[in-house]
Amino acid sequence: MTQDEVLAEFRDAGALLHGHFILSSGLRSPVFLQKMFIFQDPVRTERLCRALAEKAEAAFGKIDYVVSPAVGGIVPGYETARQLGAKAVFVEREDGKFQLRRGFTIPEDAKVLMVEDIVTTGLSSRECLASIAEHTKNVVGAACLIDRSNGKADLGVKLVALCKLDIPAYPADALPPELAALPPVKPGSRAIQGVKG
Ligand SMILES: O=P(O)(O)OC[C@H]1O[C@H](OP(=O)(O)OP(=O)(O)O)[C@H](O)[C@@H]1O
Ligand SMILES: O=C(O)c1cc(=O)[nH]c(=O)[nH]1
Ligand SMILES: [Mg+2]
Repeated sequence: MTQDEVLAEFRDAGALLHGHFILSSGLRSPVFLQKMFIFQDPVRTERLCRALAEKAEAAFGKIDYVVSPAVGGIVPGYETARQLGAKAVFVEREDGKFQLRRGFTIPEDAKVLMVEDIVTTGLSSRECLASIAEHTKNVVGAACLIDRSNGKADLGVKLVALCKLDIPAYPADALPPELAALPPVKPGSRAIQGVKG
């Protein structure tokens, strides 16, 4: 799948939004990829995750377990795992920290891939990887549908992205005037101090 084909899936799903968005990292951006508009369509999700699974397997070899950060990572983690013939588990926040809950375990000898939906600063991915590291050292790498940092985010492991984009993101006190003129909205689930979600 080419970068243009991936972007066309987001465009066709109405998932490529323009406005003033408060991102999970607290940064502000004029563009937001509403991945849930992708994930509400199982056929579209399957197409994207099949391509991601192929790319991840080519980079990392056989994968036994996929671990994803809730909420956004759950659906692509599951579908990518299905394509890989792997198991899918997820970490979710408890007191703000990602934890493996619900009795999920990761076998010691399992080769683990971390699957994220979107990478912006890599913060959620790094937090997810830190949580996985409490259970296993056997992480082969990471994969995501879209890397908005265009390869700049450092996860500490190799990241395979189905599509790399260079989308601007600004600190709240350094907004360009056209962005500052729009009312900000915060679509994600991470709690940000001083911001109503
Ligand atoms: O690379 P980062 O700067 O961490 O940004 C990307 C993260 O932001 C979104 O999650 P969010 O915390 O908004 O919650 P969600 O998964 O529930 O949508 C997205 O799902 C990634 O996990
Ligand atoms: O950085 C984020 O929070 C983020 C960006 C984006 O485009 N989509 C998303 O779901 N989260
Ligand atoms: Mg997320």
